[in-house]
Amino acid sequence: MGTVSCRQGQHAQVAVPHKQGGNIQGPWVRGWKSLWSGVGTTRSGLEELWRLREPPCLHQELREPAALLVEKPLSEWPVPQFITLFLPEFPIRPLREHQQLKILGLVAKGSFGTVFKVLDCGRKAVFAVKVVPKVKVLQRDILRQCKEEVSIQRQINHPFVHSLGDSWQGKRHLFIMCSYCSTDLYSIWSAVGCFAEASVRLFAAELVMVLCYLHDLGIIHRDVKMENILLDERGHLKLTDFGLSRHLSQGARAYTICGTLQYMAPEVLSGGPYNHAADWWSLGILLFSLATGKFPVAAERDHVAMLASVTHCDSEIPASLNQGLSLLLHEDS
Ligand SMILES: Nc1ncnc2c1ncn2[C@@H]1O[C@H](COP(=O)(O)OP(=O)(O)OP(=O)(O)O)[C@@H](O)[C@H]1O
Repeated sequence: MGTVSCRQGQHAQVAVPHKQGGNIQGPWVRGWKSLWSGVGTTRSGLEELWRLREPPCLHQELREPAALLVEKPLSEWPVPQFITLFLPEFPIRPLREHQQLKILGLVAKGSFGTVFKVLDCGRKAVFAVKVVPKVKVLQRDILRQCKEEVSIQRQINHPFVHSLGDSWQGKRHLFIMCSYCSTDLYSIWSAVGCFAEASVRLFAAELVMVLCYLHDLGIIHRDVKMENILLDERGHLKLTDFGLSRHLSQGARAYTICGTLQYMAPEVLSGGPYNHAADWWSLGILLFSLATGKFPVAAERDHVAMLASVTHCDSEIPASLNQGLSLLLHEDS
């Protein structure tokens, strides 16, 4: 059996103020402060910036002055191992003035990194940057996974996949930059309860296309869930977070138990062997939840299996999803 690298379902992680407003306290704040002490902002300055006594909501804009997302330049030679380990996926990028990134707010704290909304002052455009402490990567033995995340995202070019903008390393952190999306499927689902059938069909069609595309490239995502599906300004889906993804060639099997518990296929939970079909199971869970407003209980697993098999039909878009597709094409024309 492979190693256990399992992410808890975020719905159960009430201690992490993931996408909710409210108090930012306790261990989360300590983590947040230590991250910032590493990126060159003093704790007291940060406390002042964020007014921790009146905690801000997530996705909330920072009040002026905005902090800069910069680390000390890396100029040593020979290059220490703490840097070479992360090459070439995370190059050393001296930040020129026009490239400076201003932090506009905190988006979310994931299990590996903290995501910030930033303004690229040079390009005058807003992006999301995931900041991952190098020490955490090494302590948790996820170096290979981190590099794979970036190389997979660099390889992908699909309208419904969140592609990589840039990646680089500072002295103590790795940075992964993407375009910024203001909301994700989980936030909307939490607010509306469940979606109308036509919307579920449309979302299903978009996700089927994405999974077929990834699987044709030999990539298994392994963490398909609402939190990892962002929405662009036109309401189209963008699959993100390739942190658990890996290349799996035709006929190969994986054994690592990983993903998010509620979405894990039975064969993943039991330690494998499993293949790309595990992503279809997660999609089945996701569609069930979007349509019903709740996660399936054990007795409803047949429905999930049915949804998974309807969506999974050898890279062809199932007829039942055609309505969603035509809606999509009509909207785009
Ligand atoms: N480009 C973006 N725009 C807006 N929000 C984003 C963006 N990228 C990530 N997020 C938000 O940040 C959250 C955490 O990001 P991500 O999943 O990449 O981090 P992680 O450390 O791998 O966490 P997780 O525990 O969710 O797997 C996402 O669930 C999403 O809500």
